[in-house]
Amino acid sequence: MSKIFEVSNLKKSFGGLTVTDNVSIGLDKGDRVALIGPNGAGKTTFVNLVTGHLRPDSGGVFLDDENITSVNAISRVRKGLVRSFQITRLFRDMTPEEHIALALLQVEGKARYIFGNYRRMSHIMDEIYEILSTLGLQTLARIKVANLAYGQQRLLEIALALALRPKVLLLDEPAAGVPQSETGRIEDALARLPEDLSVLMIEHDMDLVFRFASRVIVLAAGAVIFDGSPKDVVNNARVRIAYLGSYAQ
Ligand SMILES: Nc1ncnc2c1ncn2[C@@H]1O[C@H](COP(=O)(O)OP(=O)(O)OP(=O)(O)O)[C@@H](O)[C@H]1O
Repeated sequence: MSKIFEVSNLKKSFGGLTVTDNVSIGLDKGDRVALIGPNGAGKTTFVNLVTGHLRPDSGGVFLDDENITSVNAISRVRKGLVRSFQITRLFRDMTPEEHIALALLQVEGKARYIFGNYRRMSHIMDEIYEILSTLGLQTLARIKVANLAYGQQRLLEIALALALRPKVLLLDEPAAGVPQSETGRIEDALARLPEDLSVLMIEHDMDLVFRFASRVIVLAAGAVIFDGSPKDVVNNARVRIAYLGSYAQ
């Protein structure tokens, strides 16, 4: 079976510095993969190449067998390659229900119905509450974002990404900045993501990585130095040297 998502021999240099060094990875439907690496390993650059915010020097990005290397960032989202939103894009005076409604209506080309009318559209209401329940936000549906805890706002970012009906979801550090007391909620929510959705998560919190991912890819100095099971990653000598340090002991 072909991969739902694949990057092949991706290369990117800034001046003389190679930041993405011949990276090839693939995801099957339903895969739960974590991308890790030390600071400066090239994770952000890799994500920008994948989302279409940066052009590679060479190599390709493929979604569901289509070569999308030259496709712009917005069209990649429409095709199903979606990155979780950033909190800075949330509207503080709007509720989670309104955020998801707006995203769903936009996907359907019906954004003009946002001003209250969407509540009469049963398929939209059903999908809003299905998505909010997945993220454990259903009881907060009508509370303004300004009154949500930080971790709840981060969950809303993921909910918004789901509203764009992704095939492949890129999660950029979903637990970053979230207090320890709230990370359990993030973990529970990630465990409830749709089974057939493929997820690539970039994350520094190794506990979350090991609980979430069935596969771990390690990037160091722009190159993939490991692609395998979480069990094997801690025993891999190159990874220990490049990244894990004391965690592996
Ligand atoms: N636009 C740019 N021009 C020049 N160098 C860049 C540019 N973007 C990134 N770099 C360099 O590329 C390297 C990788 O950066 P990148 O931000 O992709 O790493 P990262 O793994 O995301 O790091 P971190 O986890 O610290 O955010 C760094 O040395 C960085 O200074």
